This record gives sequence, C-alpha cells and structure tokens, in this order.
Amino acid sequence: MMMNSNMETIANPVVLLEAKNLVKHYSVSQGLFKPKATARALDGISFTLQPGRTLAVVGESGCGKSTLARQITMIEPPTGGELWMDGANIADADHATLKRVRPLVQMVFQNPYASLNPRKKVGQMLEEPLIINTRLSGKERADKAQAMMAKVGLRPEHYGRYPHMFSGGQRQRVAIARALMLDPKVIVADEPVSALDVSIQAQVLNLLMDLQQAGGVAYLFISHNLSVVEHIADDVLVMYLGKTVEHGSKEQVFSRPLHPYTKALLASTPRIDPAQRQQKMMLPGELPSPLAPPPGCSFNNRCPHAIERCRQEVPVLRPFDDRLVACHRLEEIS
Ligand SMILES: Nc1ncnc2c1ncn2[C@@H]1O[C@H](COP(=O)(O)OP(=O)(O)OP(=O)(O)O)[C@@H](O)[C@H]1O
Repeated sequence: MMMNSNMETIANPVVLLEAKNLVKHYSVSQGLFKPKATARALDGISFTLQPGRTLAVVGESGCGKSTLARQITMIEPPTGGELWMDGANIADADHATLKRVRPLVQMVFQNPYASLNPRKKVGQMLEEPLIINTRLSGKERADKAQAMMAKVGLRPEHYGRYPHMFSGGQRQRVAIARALMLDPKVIVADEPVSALDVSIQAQVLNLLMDLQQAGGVAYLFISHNLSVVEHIADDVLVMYLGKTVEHGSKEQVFSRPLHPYTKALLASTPRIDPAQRQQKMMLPGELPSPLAPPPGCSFNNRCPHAIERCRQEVPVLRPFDDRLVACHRLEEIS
C-alpha cells in the first residue's frame, strides 16, 4: 500500500498497472420525454497493482465493482482518468496498443457454469488464446495446455472432456487455466468462488495463491465476501457508490477499520477470531442510486456519525493511520 510517489518508489518499484482517477459514467434513459440521467458507476478510483500481490475490491452490490473490472480488462473504455499498463495509458490508447496490452490482463468470472463454452473441450478452450495470439504449432499448444492443466490440478485425461463433465470447482480450475495461458501479468477475478460450494472455495482460493507465488501474477480480486477477502488479499479497497472510502493493507483495514462504512461491512461479516469480533452494526437503508447520489459524502444518509458538514461537503481521500480514508470525522471517531 503506497501513500505518495516517493513512498511508492521506495516501497515497491514495480507497478504493473496504475489507475488514476478512473471515471465511468453511463447515460441512462429515464423514459419518453425525460432527459437522460447519468449513472456515476465509477467516480474517481485510483490504485496500483504490483507483481505477486492481491488487491481486493469490496463493497455492496451496485457500488461499481464489476464496472471497474470491465475497465481494467479493457472490455469498455472509461469516461475519464488514466489506466497505465506496460508503458501505455490504455484509457486513451489506439487499437494497436490495446491489441498488445490486452493479453496482459485476463479475467476469471464468477460463474464457471456460464463462462465456459459447453460445446468446446477443455483442450480446445485452453488452446484458443494461443491460436489467436501466438504462432505455436499444434503440438506446442497441446503441450502448453497439458502443462497448465497440471499446474491447476487437472488430470491429463481432462484434456478431451467437455465442461458438463466437471464439478463446479474443476470448471473454475479450467477457467483459471485458460486465463493463465497467455502468461498475463494481471488477473481480474470477479467473485471467483462465490458460485462454488463452501467446501470447494478454500481449494480454489489456495490454488490462486499458489499460482501467484509460483508466477508472480497480480490479482484484482472483486468480492462482497469479506471472509474470502481476509483469506486472500494483501491490500483492500473499499468502494461505496463508485468512490473509494478506505484503501489500505488487509491487516490495517481488518484489524482497525476507520471509515464508518468499512466498520459496518466488517461488523456484518462472521469472524472466526473472537478478538476480531465487533459489536454488530447493521447498515440502515439501502445503497442510494448512482443516478442521484446524496450531496456531500455519499454515505451520509446511512452514517451514524454524519453531521451537517457531511451533508454538504464531499470528503477527500486522505492519508490517515497508514492508509487512505475519505471521511470528515476521522479525528473524532477513530
Ligand atoms: N451499462 C450500464 N448502463 C447503465 N448503468 C449501469 C451500466 N452498468 C452498470 N451500471 C450501473 O452502475 C452501478 C454499478 O454497477 P456494477 O455492476 O459495477 O456494481 P457491482 O458493485 O459490480 O454490483 P454487483 O455485485 O451486483 O455486480 C449500478 O448502479 C449499475 O446499475
């Protein structure tokens, strides 16, 4: 976790991907004869990803996590901000640059039942990215696919099988293998274990961690499940209505959450360690619509500490206690 450019260079000189003030707005129709509204799905998100590290992005459904995934994987361009990867700002890159950089970021989706083509055998699915992006021979592709299958814990005979012949956990292993075929530097994993049985989740998480240790890939790990995040993350970015409210190391955020929203999220998560259990604090109300966020701090209508200033002034994300937090009242409530 880095606070400023000096610390960044000292702490870790290698930054694989950097998002600077990333913005994604969608124009939304409100019906006939009504002007279009703007949904601020991402409203100025910044972070860096380093090799071998996992940044978890957490927040309630609708806070903008999947929108962020689509920007990082270059599925759609952001409305504003910068996204630096391999020396290029891919938020504003030409076709040739995108073609070069795209293979460096791969995605693992939530549902391995939907993300794998039911008509293709595992071998075909693994070799497809190689056919498109490399000039390897058929034999070389098959060897690479088999080697990757071994890495993710699949057996050689799985090569000729279709997805329906696998369990959920095995399908997710296939999806992970496919994501790794082009040796990406970054993998965006969007709720990669939430569709799996709880008994299988730890196996897949451990596989992701082993692969990271062996190959140095960075994960942007999107999840609403904080128990899973506690298991896998190095750093945590908490999002609320398209904005970062808290961003720090997992240890800092989990052991001493500062933003009232982070506190509420953690309080609603079952913790194994009794020392980490907190007084239950339920979040009142629902996440406001990104079409009409409340003025001032977007969390003010649900925050137990909100004062008049919170209803008027947007809090900036500022360094506090070795992390970044956006709250006017930190000094009083921390
Ligand atoms: N293509 C789109 N057009 C209009 N609004 C959109 C579009 N995509 C996302 N949004 C809006 O942006 C906000 C963020 O959506 P997003 O799917 O990124 O949230 P999320 O945190 O990933 O939620 P979930 O966990 O349910 O997927 C939501 O209010 C959503 O309605």
